[in-house]
Amino acid sequence: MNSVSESFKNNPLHFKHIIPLDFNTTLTLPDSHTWPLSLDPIGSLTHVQHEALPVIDLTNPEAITLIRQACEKWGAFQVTNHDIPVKLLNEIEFQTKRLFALPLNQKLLAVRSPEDCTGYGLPRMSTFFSKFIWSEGFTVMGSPVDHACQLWPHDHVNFCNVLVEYQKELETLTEKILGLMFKSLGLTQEDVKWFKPNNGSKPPQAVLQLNSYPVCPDPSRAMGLAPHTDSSLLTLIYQNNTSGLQVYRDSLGWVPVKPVTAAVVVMVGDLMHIACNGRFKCALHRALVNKTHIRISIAHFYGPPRDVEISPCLKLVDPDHPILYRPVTWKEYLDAKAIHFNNALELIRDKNNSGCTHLL
Ligand SMILES: C=C1C[C@]23C[C@H]1CC[C@H]2[C@@]12CCC[C@@](C)(C(=O)O1)[C@H]2[C@@H]3C(=O)O
Ligand SMILES: O=C(O)CCC(=O)C(=O)O
Ligand SMILES: [Fe+2]
Repeated sequence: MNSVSESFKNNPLHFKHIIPLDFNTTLTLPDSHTWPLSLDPIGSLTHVQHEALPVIDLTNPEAITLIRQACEKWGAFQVTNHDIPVKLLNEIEFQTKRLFALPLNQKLLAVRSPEDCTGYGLPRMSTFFSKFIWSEGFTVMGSPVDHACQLWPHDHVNFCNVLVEYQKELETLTEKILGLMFKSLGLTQEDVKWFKPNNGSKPPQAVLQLNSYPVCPDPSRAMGLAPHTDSSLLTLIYQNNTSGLQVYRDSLGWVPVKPVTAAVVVMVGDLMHIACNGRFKCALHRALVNKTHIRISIAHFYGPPRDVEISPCLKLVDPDHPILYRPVTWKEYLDAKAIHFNNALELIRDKNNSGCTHLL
């Protein structure tokens, strides 16, 4: 069993946090889905923003430097010229829309079971909030074929082929970008021995999450996906041409991630933040919804192989940068996230460096 399945098995969810509302027949925002505005003001600064998430052309000779700057400042960026065929991006968008356009009772044929991580349902974070989010998801690990057969007993082949091809391409792109990130910090293969693209005996673990944000009768009081960081090393997101994704910056507030045709959004995950001893931020992000357009996104979460401990790279530890985190496996981290959600990272803090050493 891999780390993600094992963690989900140990932390089962209640059905009410798995089965979404029938969005198609809900014409007014129910109280159960109404978020208090005062708790979470919607991007009050967004109209005066002068800074946007960097868009980096991977063929630019300066790409490595730009990636480092983006990771230090934002913990996220967009990439273009990434070599994923545009045809494949269009196909995955088409298949995602096709899936979520099915009637709810048909989507429920592939519903996630409480201890399982794959299939149809609400994102896992739903359990942490008293209000429900306005989105639905379909999670895939390894082969999509079992759940696809439940949805389309006689017509699942195209869906599966597109997803499998997408998983393969995204894994390659993630490894390329991770390689550039390590290089940008002056790290060699020797410094990050656990990261062995292609020739590793233990395979990396990846999860594909198709997200749909249906049109919403009252978008200013609904939440598509609540603020969170991802537990992965790196997440790559492809979004359709509909805004909604936002990244948080301390000095700026919520900054929209403008859809750029055929670009892929890169989010530094918690494990990468740990591996580089905090040099790269892990981006806090959320998704909002709108009244007129369905928004879809496809998120590819890439994590280390099973049982591999991620710890801050010693080359990035010095008197000015004391060690911030203790070693952790993806399984351990997902377990912590399943219980403590956005506080999980704080729990991995190295106890000898609680930030109070100057008082001792
Ligand atoms: C590999 C992953 C990453 C998961 C758990 C598991 C499968 C689904 C992912 C998400 C997707 C939606 C946001 C998030 C916060 C959630 O609730 O479910 C993610 C979570 C994480 O990054 O922790
Ligand atoms: O919909 C999006 O753009 C964001 C998706 C996301 O953050 C996630 O699935 O973790
Ligand atoms: Fe995310």
